[in-house]
Order: sequence, then structure tokens, then C-alpha cells
Amino acid sequence: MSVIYDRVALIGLGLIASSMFWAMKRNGLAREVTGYARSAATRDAARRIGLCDHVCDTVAEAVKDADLVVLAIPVGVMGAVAAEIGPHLKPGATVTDVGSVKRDVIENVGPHIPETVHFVPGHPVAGTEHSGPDSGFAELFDNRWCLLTPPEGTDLTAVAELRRFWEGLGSNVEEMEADHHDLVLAVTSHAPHLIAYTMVGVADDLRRVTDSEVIQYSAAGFRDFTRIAASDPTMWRDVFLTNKDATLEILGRFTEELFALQRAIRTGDGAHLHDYFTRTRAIRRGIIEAGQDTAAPNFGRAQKPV
Ligand SMILES: NC(=O)c1ccc[n+]([C@@H]2O[C@H](COP(=O)([O-])OP(=O)(O)OC[C@H]3O[C@@H](n4cnc5c(N)ncnc54)[C@H](O)[C@@H]3O)[C@@H](O)[C@H]2O)c1
Ligand SMILES: O=C(O)C(=O)C[C@]1(C(=O)O)C=C[C@@H](O)C=C1
Repeated sequence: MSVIYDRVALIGLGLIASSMFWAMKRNGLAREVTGYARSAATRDAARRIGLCDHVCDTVAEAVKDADLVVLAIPVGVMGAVAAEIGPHLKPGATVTDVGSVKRDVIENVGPHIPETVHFVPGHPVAGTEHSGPDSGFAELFDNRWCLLTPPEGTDLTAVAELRRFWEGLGSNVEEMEADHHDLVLAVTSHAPHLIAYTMVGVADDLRRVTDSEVIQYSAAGFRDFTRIAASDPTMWRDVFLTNKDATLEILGRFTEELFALQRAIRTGDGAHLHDYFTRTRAIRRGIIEAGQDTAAPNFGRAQKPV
């Protein structure tokens, strides 16, 4: 594969940035990659493992002369970091982000990007419960979706170039309107994470059980919940605070359905339960038949099983 951006700057050096770095190196997508993270400990850890060609001590130095700047930091700090880098961006450069929420990022980052710089928001729909510079691996994005949500009027060449870049990282790329993205992800990712956090919290409340049986006899379903509930607290706090409306809308519908199922159990309405489970099984089968089960265990996670 050939070089797409001469110089790429990764701001934030965690799971997503480090996976992007290893995938860029695997496929030769950039000539030089600079990196910056807020904490000196993270920058030192990155230097130790050879993450980035050059780890900078200031964000201004990292973005200087970069053709692509990637904000790979929690959604809640995107605006503040954009304000810091704005004056140092090279005219003609592209700024993108990998945040799990898109409308909030557009509103908070957009105003700090100079007219001469393109801003193309993005979201790789791929991740694990791990975080930090050591957690990345080159295969993370292979055959996973990356959603780009360029606001109206965004330079088409900049969008096409970023699309080629994500395809080079292994992803399938789709463009989507930001509000629609946030609603879809509230259903497929954000609400399910909250439900997993809650279920593990409930088990933890039953302390006498947690200490022994819940751990010893935990079935596959509960283990999956504990994996998801081990995800980074800062990242997920910010997701819920910035995708408030869509998440509350989906949680409202979720509780309505939950109450209906609860009632069916209490009243012994087996037909309701059976119909409901038949419908949900058909959805799962549809996903598998469409070849969309990219989240199956170890899919795209060849090097680092989670
Ligand atoms: N983890 C996932 O599964 C996943 C998947 C897709 C997208 N995302 C999104 O990607 C972004 C990064 O997530 P991650 O999983 O790589 O997180 P991470 O916790 O692994 O890494 C975040 C990095 O940002 C740095 N950072 C935090 N605040 C900063 C600041 N003010 N200035 C500079 N650096 C700062 C941290 O030091 C760390 O290096 C988030 O917006 C998240 O919503 C995450
Ligand atoms: O596989 C996981 O651990 C994830 O939670 C990854 C996951 C998801 O919900 O699918 C989480 C948040 C991101 O914005 C994208 C991907």
C-alpha cells in the first residue's frame, strides 16, 4: 500500500491511537508519525515500546507540519484540545477524531479549526475493554466499520483521502449524518454498555454471592457483561454525558420492554416470552446470514486475544 499522508499526528496515545499506529506501519500509510499524550508517564510508556516515530512533549510540536491530525482522546476533552492545537495547524491539513459520539465533537471541535484546515469527524466501530498505549494492535480495524460524519460543505477531497486512509487501516468506510450516527450507536453500543455496567453492579451488590458463586459459576453471558463493564470509566462517562438525548431515548424504550417482560414472568404469560425470544433469535440469525457477525470472539483480534 502507498503513503496517504506524509506526516500524521496522534493526539492521545491509548488503545485507538496505538492500534492506528501499528496498522499504519503495517501498511505503510504515513512517512512519519508523531504522538502526544497529556501525561508524561504515557509519553514515556509510548517511547519505551516504540509507539510513534517521535513522541513530543507539547501538543503544538506534535501537530506542527502534520498533514493529518487525529484526536484520539476522550470525547469530553476534544473541544479543549482543539482550542490548543488550532493556532498550530498547517494550512491544508485535515483534522479528524475517533470519538464514539459525533454531534458533540462537531459542536466543540469545529469552532477551533481554522478556515484553511479541513475537519472530518470519524468513528472506528472497533475496540476492546482495554486502554492505554500498550493495548493497541494492528488488526483492530480489519473488516470493521469506520463511520465518517462530515458536516455539510466539508471538502470532498479531504473526505475521500480520509476514507482511503481508513480503508488502508483495514476498515470498511461509510458516511453518515452525525445525529443519525449518535442514535444508531446509542442502540448498538452505548445503551448495551450501560446495561452491562448495571448488571455487574447488581451482582456486586449481592456481595455474599460475588465473593464466591458469581465468580466461580459465572456463565458465558455474565462473563461477557464483566468484559464490557471493565471498559475505561473516563471514556464511558464522557460518552453518556455527550450522547445524553439518544441514550435516554433508547433507555426509555428498554425499560418499557423490560417491564413488559417482567409482567409476563409475574403473570406466567409464556406466550409473550416465547414470541419475544423468537423475534430476537431471528434478528441474530439475520446478522449471521448477512455475514455481519464481525464482533464474534477474536474476529480481527488475532494478536491479542481479549
Ligand atoms: N475503546 C474503544 O473501544 C473505542 C472504540 C472506538 C472509539 N473510541 C473512542 O476513541 C477515543 C480514545 O479512546 P481509547 O480507547 O483510545 O482511550 P484510552 O484511554 O486508551 O486513551 C486515551 C488517551 O488520551 C489521552 N488523553 C486524555 N486526556 C487528554 C488530553 N486532555 N490531552 C491529551 N491527551 C489526553 C490519555 O493519556 C490516553 O493516552 C475516545 O473518544 C473513545 O470514545 C474508543
Ligand atoms: O468490543 C468492545 O469492547 C467494544 O465495546 C467496542 C465498541 C462497541 O461498542 O462495539 C465500544 C465503543 C466504541 O465507540 C466502538 C466499539
